[in-house]
Amino acid sequence: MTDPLFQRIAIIGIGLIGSSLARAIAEQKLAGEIAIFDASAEARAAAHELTLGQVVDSLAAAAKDADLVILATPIGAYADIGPALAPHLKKGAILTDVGSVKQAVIRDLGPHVPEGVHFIPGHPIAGTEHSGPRAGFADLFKGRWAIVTPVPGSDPTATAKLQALWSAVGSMVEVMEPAHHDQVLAITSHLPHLIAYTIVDTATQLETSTQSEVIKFSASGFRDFTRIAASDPTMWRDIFLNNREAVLEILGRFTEDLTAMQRAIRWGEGDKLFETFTRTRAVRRGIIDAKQA
Ligand SMILES: NC(=O)c1ccc[n+]([C@@H]2O[C@H](COP(=O)([O-])OP(=O)(O)OC[C@H]3O[C@@H](n4cnc5c(N)ncnc54)[C@H](O)[C@@H]3O)[C@@H](O)[C@H]2O)c1
Ligand SMILES: O=C(O)C(=O)C[C@]1(C(=O)O)C=C[C@@H](O)C=C1
Repeated sequence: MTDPLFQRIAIIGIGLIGSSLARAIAEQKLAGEIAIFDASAEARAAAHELTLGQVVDSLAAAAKDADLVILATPIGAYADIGPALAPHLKKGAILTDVGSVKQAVIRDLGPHVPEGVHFIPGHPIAGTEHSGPRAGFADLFKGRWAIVTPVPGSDPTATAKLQALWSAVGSMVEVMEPAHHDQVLAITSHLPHLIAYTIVDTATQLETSTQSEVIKFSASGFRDFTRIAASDPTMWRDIFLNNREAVLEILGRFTEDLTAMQRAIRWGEGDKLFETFTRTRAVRRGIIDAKQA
């Protein structure tokens, strides 16, 4: 039997992403042991019941002897976790995370990372609107991208080992600059969530009679938005607070384009509407073709 990729992996935060990773790591036999810590006693109890790994009751106990530590909490928690975790990291260990924003993570965690620990942030582009340890599943990362954002001085061997972990759980891996990651995700993930949260909120603020009809007659267009707008409020508050510049930049562009559409409708510019919708239809077909290729 070959040795697992890591002897001991510690997962901090055993929600949707942490528990999916625990399941995938166990399924692919990538760790000798998996240690789990979560700040919530309820999540710890669920992780224990689901036999996701060895559940411990402190950050220190999880990090002890771990050769890979994965942060999978909302990114707003990192500022507290960094200094509390740092003294317990083993020399030579890799510290990574799955947070949806990368520059802020590097800002918050970087200064606490001790000499001799390899800090290599990451982000799986895979998820659902559900949260918590019971929502996770081992196949979540299959066929999805995982982005790895090494920092200056990151050890290439450690980076390759982290890439190997993501590949082993079924992901396609891309190495990216943290600033570029934040710009790309602002348009592909953060802005769509902001639009979904806003449209659902607008609908729920309509008069009571219209509101019930929104629910009753909601066709798939609105329903798709409600799925996205059901995503975890803590996680998404933290994303918008921590990717402020990139989101505001793309929101400015989007607002201009929306105003142009408003104008086209007002002035009956059918050609403009038709041309725009034709271009966007091609984008959707391109995404589907890329998936099937
Ligand atoms: N949900 C998604 O679609 C998705 C996709 C990719 C990346 N992410 C990122 O993954 C991270 C986790 O998201 P999730 O969807 O798994 O969230 P989740 O709410 O399902 O789980 C987060 C867990 O972290 C725990 N936690 C919070 N503060 C903690 C602390 N200080 N110490 C230890 N545990 C703590 C919570 O109790 C919870 O169990 C976030 O940073 C998010 O940006 C989420
Ligand atoms: O599929 C979903 O429900 C998601 O929202 C997943 C999604 C995304 O926007 O694509 C959400 C946040 C992430 O950081 C990565 C993936």
